[in-house]
Amino acid sequence: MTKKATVLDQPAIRRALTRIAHEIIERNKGIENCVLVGIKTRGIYIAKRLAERIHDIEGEEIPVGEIDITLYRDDLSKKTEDNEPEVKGSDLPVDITNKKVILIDDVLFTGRTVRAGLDALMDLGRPSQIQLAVLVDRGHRELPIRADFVGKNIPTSGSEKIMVSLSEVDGEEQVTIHEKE
Ligand SMILES: O=P(O)(O)OC[C@H]1O[C@H](OP(=O)(O)OP(=O)(O)O)[C@H](O)[C@@H]1O
Ligand SMILES: O=c1cc[nH]c(=O)[nH]1
Repeated sequence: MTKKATVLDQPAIRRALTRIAHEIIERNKGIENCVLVGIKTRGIYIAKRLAERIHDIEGEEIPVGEIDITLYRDDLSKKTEDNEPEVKGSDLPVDITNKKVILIDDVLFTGRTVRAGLDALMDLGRPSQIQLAVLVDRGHRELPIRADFVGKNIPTSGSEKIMVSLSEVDGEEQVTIHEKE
């Protein structure tokens, strides 16, 4: 995998997440009845950061949960019905029934991970609403799914890959675009 460019650096990621935190508060007229749910590794850390920002802005705690979705497919160019993303587990701090759930992931690509996340949330309760926040939307949707809050839209070709590095997981902070080989 050859690195082509850095599309977000540490200050840009910080600003994007601060903006999304403000947008979540504005859209929901505060954070009453809102719950953040991060998807597996990096979505969880983004959700935690957003909760911190929201606390700084509103002075109130917002519950943060997580769901773990595994992509069985190991080759994004060879997707079949048999290797759809599957939910491995979840850890939600509150009952999401009648709550506004903001689902959070690092990258939105085909939309299949989010679809699995929506299924998981529906199995766990009956949210009054589900919204979606992503750090990067790289296009190429295969399902009618769109994000309500986007850090940055990065148009990509099918042969490229977006890699999100966060300090909590990767020891560095950047979003890079790579050419798959
Ligand atoms: O819209 P989709 O086509 O479902 O792609 C988006 C998903 O792909 C990435 O996960 P990845 O499979 O790279 O796993 P990782 O984040 O754990 O590395 C990313 O974190 C999203 O969850
Ligand atoms: O480019 C991509 C596609 C899916 N998931 C990622 O993290 N990057």
